[in-house]
Amino acid sequence: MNIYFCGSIRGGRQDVKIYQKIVKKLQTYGQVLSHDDISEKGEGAMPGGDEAIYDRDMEWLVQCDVVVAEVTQPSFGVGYEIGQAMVMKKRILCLFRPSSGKVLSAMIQHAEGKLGRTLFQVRDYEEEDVEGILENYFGELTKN
Ligand SMILES: O=c1[nH]c(=O)n([C@H]2C[C@H](O)[C@@H](COP(=O)(O)O)O2)cc1CO
Repeated sequence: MNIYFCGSIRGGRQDVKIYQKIVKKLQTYGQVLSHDDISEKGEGAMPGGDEAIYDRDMEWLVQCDVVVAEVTQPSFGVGYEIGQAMVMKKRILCLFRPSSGKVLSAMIQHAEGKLGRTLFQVRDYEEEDVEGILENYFGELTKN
């Protein structure tokens, strides 16, 4: 299974430790298509710059079976990737931490009701529960 992971980069890297925890767990379910651990500026040193990043990520989205997005820290890039993945009819799991004090965008929160839970789910979580949430999600997925 190919899993595309989305997490904020230029939107702010304060949750990077949680992203690493999620990616580590996702690697037990398949190949995780994601950028390497990078700074808030993004992959500045990547040959081809931002265009190459865009092309690679869109290709990874096409190739993936599931998209997992950590959406607590708002990010234009993550929102864009989720929108593109919706158009591609990918299965999408969004993970949000209410304890951050943030309020999730209505455009993400309510996509579930529009697309149905098979294709789109938003799960509220606390950091210590994230592995269990992924176990449930991928357990259900492999049953279908
Ligand atoms: O350097 C990068 N590499 C990269 O893969 N991305 C993609 C993957 C992330 O899920 C998303 C983050 O977007 P943003 O940088 O707007 O927070 O965009 C984004 C950047 C920088 O915008």
